[in-house]
Amino acid sequence: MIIKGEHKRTIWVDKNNSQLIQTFDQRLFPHEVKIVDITTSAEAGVAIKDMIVRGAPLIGAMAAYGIYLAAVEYKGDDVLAYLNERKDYLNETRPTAINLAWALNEQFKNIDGLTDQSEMIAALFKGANKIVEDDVETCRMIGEHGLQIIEEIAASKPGETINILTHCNAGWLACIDWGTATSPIYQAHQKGIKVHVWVDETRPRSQGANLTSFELNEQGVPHTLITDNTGGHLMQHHMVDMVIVGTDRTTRSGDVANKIGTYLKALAANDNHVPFYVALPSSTIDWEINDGVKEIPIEMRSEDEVKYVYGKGKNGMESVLICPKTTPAANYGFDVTPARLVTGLITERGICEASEEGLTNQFPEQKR
Ligand SMILES: CSC[C@@H](O)[C@@H](O)C(=O)COP(=O)(O)O
Repeated sequence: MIIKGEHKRTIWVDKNNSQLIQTFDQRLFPHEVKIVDITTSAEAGVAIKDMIVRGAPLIGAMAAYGIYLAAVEYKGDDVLAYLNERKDYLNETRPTAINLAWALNEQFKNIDGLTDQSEMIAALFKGANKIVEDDVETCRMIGEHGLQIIEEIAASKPGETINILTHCNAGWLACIDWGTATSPIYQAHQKGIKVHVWVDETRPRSQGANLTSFELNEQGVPHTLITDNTGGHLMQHHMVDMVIVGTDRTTRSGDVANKIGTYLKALAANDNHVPFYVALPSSTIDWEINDGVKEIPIEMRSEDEVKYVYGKGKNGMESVLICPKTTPAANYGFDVTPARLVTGLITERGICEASEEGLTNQFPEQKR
């Protein structure tokens, strides 16, 4: 996708140094485009934990490079023990997005049976690059399938603009390129279909305001930023044709964990008969669990993210306190939308019902 006229991805290997991984500091968008160097597994972990990178697929890619860098940095004689320790460390950086554990497991499959450290390094490097390349193609395919839904809506109201609401950032900044929820939107826009996006600001970290608005702006897609509580009102007034969001973990039964506030959007969509779609790569499906509300771990983050608003002031990036300093705050990072509220799941293989039957028909290799 585009930043300042140039095609970019969110993570890449330096052309002259295969041990230098680079990414953007997403905490600074849209005010500053700053590149961050990642050269150790610890730096990869900090990048995920501190949300320099965020979004389920990108977190997975960073973890994949993190375990590769762990193999590079190790100087002792039990590299596998060290990799297992770094795997646990990386796995604990953020609990909800399953792509993190998925990417690390993929990487361990790549070194299965290897004992030589240099062979492991080569296999992990290749494996991380593959995760990145596959994600680009997966997101492109999600866009192709999701485009059909937008085209159907466009056919039902010829010449009119299609209004799409999204929550958080499930755009290319959350992935490697294209995004999940935004990929159908970008493909529709490129095809000349008139789309307009309602962008939920997404308190407390403002991923909608900071990142989705930034992306759509760079891409030239018409959009309007709204507060998180506006969606229900817009839906009641027929100002939303569809909702598309991403997900951090989707259960075998089709329950969907996504950024806090997604569930309320799904309830409002259901009440107003607005289709509610979730776009995801298959790496986001947790085939081991069924009941999302009971079984998906929900990240709790710092109270300060709720109590302070972070943005660009006269003196650069600053935080402003918006409540009494002693007021306690609770900061749940994600919520779970039950499958019954999801109109359909858009994956790289097509559109399916949010149910075990729907998912296992699309991914027959996962049938029990
Ligand atoms: C394609 S990304 C899907 C999700 O990761 C996205 O919607 C989201 O909730 C991101 O949360 P974040 O806390 O910014 O990592």
